[in-house]
Amino acid sequence: MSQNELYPIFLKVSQLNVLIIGGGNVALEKLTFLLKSSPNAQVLVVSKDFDEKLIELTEEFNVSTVTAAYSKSALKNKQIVIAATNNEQVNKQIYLDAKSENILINVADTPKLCDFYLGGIVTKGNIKIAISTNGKSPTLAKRLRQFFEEVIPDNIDDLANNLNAFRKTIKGNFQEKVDTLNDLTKGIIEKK
Ligand SMILES: C[C@@]1(CC(=O)O)C2=NC(=C\c3[nH]c(c(CCC(=O)O)c3CC(=O)O)Cc3[nH]c(c(CC(=O)O)c3CCC(=O)O)/C=C3\N/C(=C\2)[C@@H](CCC(=O)O)[C@]3(C)CC(=O)O)/[C@H]1CCC(=O)O
Ligand SMILES: NC(=O)c1ccc[n+]([C@@H]2O[C@H](COP(=O)([O-])OP(=O)(O)OC[C@H]3O[C@@H](n4cnc5c(N)ncnc54)[C@H](O)[C@@H]3O)[C@@H](O)[C@H]2O)c1
Repeated sequence: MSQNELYPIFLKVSQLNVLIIGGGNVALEKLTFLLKSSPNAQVLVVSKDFDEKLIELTEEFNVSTVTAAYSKSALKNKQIVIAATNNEQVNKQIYLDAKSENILINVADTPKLCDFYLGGIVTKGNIKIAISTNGKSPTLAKRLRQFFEEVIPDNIDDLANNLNAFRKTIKGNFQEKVDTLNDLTKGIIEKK
């Protein structure tokens, strides 16, 4: 069985500069899911023109837009770039420019031109689960996301908050705290 070797990290996109190039369907999908997970993400969208729904989204969130064709200067001060134009040559150029500047790049829907993939994301309060199929099937990533959204109870966040509060009340050194917390929560994974 081949293994997914991607390493997931949870980025504070409210304190990073994200650039999306393109203002069509694909840009809309990527921006929708980025903002669903991270409503305070700092995003700039540069495109020759914009889908009406994308404009609505930018007005609702902290997203700026610039109407322009892509040029390398758009990469200035950006840490993460998503290329979503309908021009393969332009997407390839964005990829090469981003690599030359050491900026993380995702050419939407084009695995071979991605440093990272966007995933299916489930958020329940403080709890977040990110799902990747290693690029094998975005449809499956979506279905798994919907499945976990359904089966994970909304009040899982209460458990996280209660454990956080309880941790502060436990006396002892680090190892004693770890032991107490593990003891308390072992029922979660014990088979009945
Ligand atoms: C998870 C999600 C996140 C997001 O977009 O934020 C996401 N794609 C989503 C939906 C989706 N995208 C597409 C369909 C149509 C059905 C289909 O073709 O399967 C559907 C399903 C639908 O819309 O129903 C088209 C598509 N996408 C990619 C390819 C190329 C290829 O597969 O080779 C093609 C074919 C293009 C073509 O035909 O040319 C590639 C990628 N899409 C990824 C992410 C990365 C892999 C994630 C992973 O590891 O699983 C990766 C590799 C790169 C990237 O873009 O980051 C989001 C679901 C969000 C949610 O619902 O929660
Ligand atoms: N729509 C889909 O569901 C889908 C699925 C799989 C793959 N794709 C592919 O993904 C790409 C994007 O698709 P889409 O549906 O978003 O296209 P689209 O036509 O809706 O949007 C393309 C956007 O790119 C912008 N653009 C074009 N050239 C530009 C440039 N030089 N600088 C800045 N912006 C530029 C356009 O102004 C437009 O806003 C296409 O290559 C398409 O074949 C689309």
